[in-house]
Amino acid sequence: MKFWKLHGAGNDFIVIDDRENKVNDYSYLAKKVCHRHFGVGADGLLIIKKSDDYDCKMLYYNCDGSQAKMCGNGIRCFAKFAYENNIVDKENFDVETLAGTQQIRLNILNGMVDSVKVNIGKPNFNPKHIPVDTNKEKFINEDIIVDNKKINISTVLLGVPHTVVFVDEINKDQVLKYGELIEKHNIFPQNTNVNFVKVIDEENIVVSTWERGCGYTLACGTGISASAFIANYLGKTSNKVNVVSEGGKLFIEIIDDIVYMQGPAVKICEGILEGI
Ligand SMILES: N[C@@H](CCC[C@H](N)C(=O)O)C(=O)O
Repeated sequence: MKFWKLHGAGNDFIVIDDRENKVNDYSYLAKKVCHRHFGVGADGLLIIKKSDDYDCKMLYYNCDGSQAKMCGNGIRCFAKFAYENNIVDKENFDVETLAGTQQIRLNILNGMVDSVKVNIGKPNFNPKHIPVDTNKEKFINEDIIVDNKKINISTVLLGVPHTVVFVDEINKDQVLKYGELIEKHNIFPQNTNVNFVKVIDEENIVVSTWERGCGYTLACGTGISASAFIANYLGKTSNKVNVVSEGGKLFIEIIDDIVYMQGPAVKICEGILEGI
């Protein structure tokens, strides 16, 4: 089976076209091909499927084999693969995901997809939907205890669950240690992605993410979007924010509570997966 490997701000993916339903276990395939030593190596696997109602459908699996409903950096790479392989022939199209329909707008340069803008919808504050185990109506600006330390967090659902921790400085050791502890804290029955956010000024933030299902990644698209949304919601930033992560930059705009994410999609290589 043919594959492409791409990255979006350093968050890397294997993309396959399985509209003919040839693969029967995507979880197994994700673990196998995403392995950094025994596979191609990636943070996740993206699969193109046929959609009854939209231009195409995206499925996503983390490198540990768990399925997630949405992937922000992934959908930009997915859109580049779909357009450059003539699976869709439009510059604006709709992708069905398990988190709802995502509207894609491609920026084309010399016939190739250079960057992609995605309407990833409105963040959902409802703890039952995120889910967060609490009686509160929202879980914003709340203290939790992690390893005997009080940590202030805010959590929303933006396709997948995202928790934001504002910090004075980004410290990778802290992201690795507290990221995993917060991810698996018992108030999160389905775990959470964890974003450590430094606000530089009204229009610039830095985000470092610990991801559910893959650990530390160089960037997380839905995480960066949720971070920009919460920073704006709490009055720390404006509705247009440049976001820097270790692997690259994204631009986030919030209009009427809808989050628009814009960023790169870069092809690394292509090849054939044997024995699939
Ligand atoms: N890297 C992604 C998010 C992927 C899903 C996440 N790890 C989860 O399991 O919730 C992004 O760019 O949004």
